[in-house]
Amino acid sequence: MTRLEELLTTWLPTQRWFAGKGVAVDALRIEAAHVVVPGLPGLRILVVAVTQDGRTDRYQVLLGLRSPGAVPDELAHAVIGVCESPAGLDGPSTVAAYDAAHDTVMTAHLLSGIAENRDVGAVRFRTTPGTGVHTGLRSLVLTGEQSNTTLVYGEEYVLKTFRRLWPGLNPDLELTSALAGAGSEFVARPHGWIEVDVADPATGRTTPTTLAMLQEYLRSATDGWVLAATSVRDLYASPGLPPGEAGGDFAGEAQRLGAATAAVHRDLARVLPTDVLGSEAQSRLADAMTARLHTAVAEVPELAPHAQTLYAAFEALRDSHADLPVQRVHGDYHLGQVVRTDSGWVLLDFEGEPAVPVGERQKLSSPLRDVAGMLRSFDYAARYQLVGHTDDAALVTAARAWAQRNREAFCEGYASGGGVDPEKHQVVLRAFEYDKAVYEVMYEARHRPHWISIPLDSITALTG
Ligand SMILES: Nc1ncnc2c1ncn2[C@@H]1O[C@H](COP(=O)(O)OP(=O)(O)O)[C@@H](O)[C@H]1O
Ligand SMILES: O=P(O)(O)O[C@H]1O[C@H](CO)[C@@H](O[C@H]2O[C@H](CO)[C@@H](O)[C@H](O)[C@H]2O)[C@H](O)[C@H]1O
Repeated sequence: MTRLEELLTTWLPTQRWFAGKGVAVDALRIEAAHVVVPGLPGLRILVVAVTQDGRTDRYQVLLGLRSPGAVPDELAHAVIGVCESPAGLDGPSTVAAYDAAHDTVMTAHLLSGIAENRDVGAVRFRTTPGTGVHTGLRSLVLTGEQSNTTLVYGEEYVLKTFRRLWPGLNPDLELTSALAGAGSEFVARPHGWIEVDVADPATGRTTPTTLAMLQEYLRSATDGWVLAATSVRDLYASPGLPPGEAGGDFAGEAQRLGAATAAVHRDLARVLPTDVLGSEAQSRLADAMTARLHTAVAEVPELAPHAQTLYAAFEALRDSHADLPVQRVHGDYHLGQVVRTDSGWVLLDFEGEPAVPVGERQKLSSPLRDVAGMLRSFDYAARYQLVGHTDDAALVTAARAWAQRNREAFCEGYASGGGVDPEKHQVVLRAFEYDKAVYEVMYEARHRPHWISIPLDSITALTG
């Protein structure tokens, strides 16, 4: 009879949020199966350890269990398979296992657990102090290019369930709570979280680990990426016009986004630790960028012709002795992480790079790293509609002009909003932009190979 582990070995690599795509799964172990709803239909929160190519990553699976033949049609698409019943379950010898994120009956328990500050076995559901949580709302899974899985409850809350688990407090919860506590108008209010203790292989200790975060749902939100892409499309449809004169100019929004980013950085620096990077620490930063480039060149040989210029930019950072002010930052900043609401820009997803251990992501960094991330995103927005049309000189010129105009507007907004003037820190900014582009090359190679030309073409343009 099929075991659940076998089903998961086939199913996990097909999920958008699975980080180890394209690499064979050597072993899969269910480290913990927390019973949230006993019986059938039932809900387990699984912590699954997946070993690939010598390294082990952990994932969260919200596992629904129903009697085979009792799976409603609307859940058919979420079925993982039929397997032997897990230990401790009274009833049939086999069960249908499915992704419970899609089961509104099961997800209702997650919301009510948070509202009632419940402890269910080892799983702790918590309401953010000072807020209340309404229950009885139906959830819907957001579809999109996500690293995690987000549920929207009614029009009130989003519950972000973290898929790749790293032991520790998730920076998304940590920073969003800190900013909300500081009175920032640029984040969605946190309402609660779910956590469980997970053993940390690095320290041998168990650590409270965030499984999910509940936040205010921003009804009027439009994704920054969608807005920017619409502006680019308008420009492409207006041959010969400069971006400022084509309909849908984005520069005003880019300027306001720069100002919002500076305000968030200011608040983070006010309520969380800050420091200044001395030359040794700066040298380690350059080492880390160089090491990442090394890995990327081995994985994507098309990077090799540009490697010398990229290495030189990281060396320039090492030699700059800039006494870099550092603080907590967003860490994976791009247009898909910001939404425009009717009252202005709101920043989301302070998780940092999901593939990096939490301890690393909590390290202080230069706010210019976020600035570089957003500048790279303007470049992406300008280029992605060119994929397959890079021989159209007029479109390529328009793309460049759009990215340049919005880059300048964002930097101007950032500086006038109280941040440093990014244009006055070229060496540092360039190193961060190159480092992000290198990261993107690896990200696209692993997740969206049809888009790898976007960061590769930018690197070609940036390095001349
Ligand atoms: N509080 C919110 N209100 C409205 N939409 C949201 C909210 N949080 C997230 N979203 C939507 O969900 C998308 C993915 O959320 P995000 O936190 O970036 O997840 P991931 O880490 O998986 O990328 C966002 O781009 C946004 O469109
Ligand atoms: O939002 P996530 O935390 O999942 O971030 C990851 O995925 C992003 C893509 O969805 C990726 O961003 C890259 O593509 C964006 C367009 O889709 C572009 O705006 C960004 O500039 C580019 O980096 C991000 O790097 C990755 O960590």
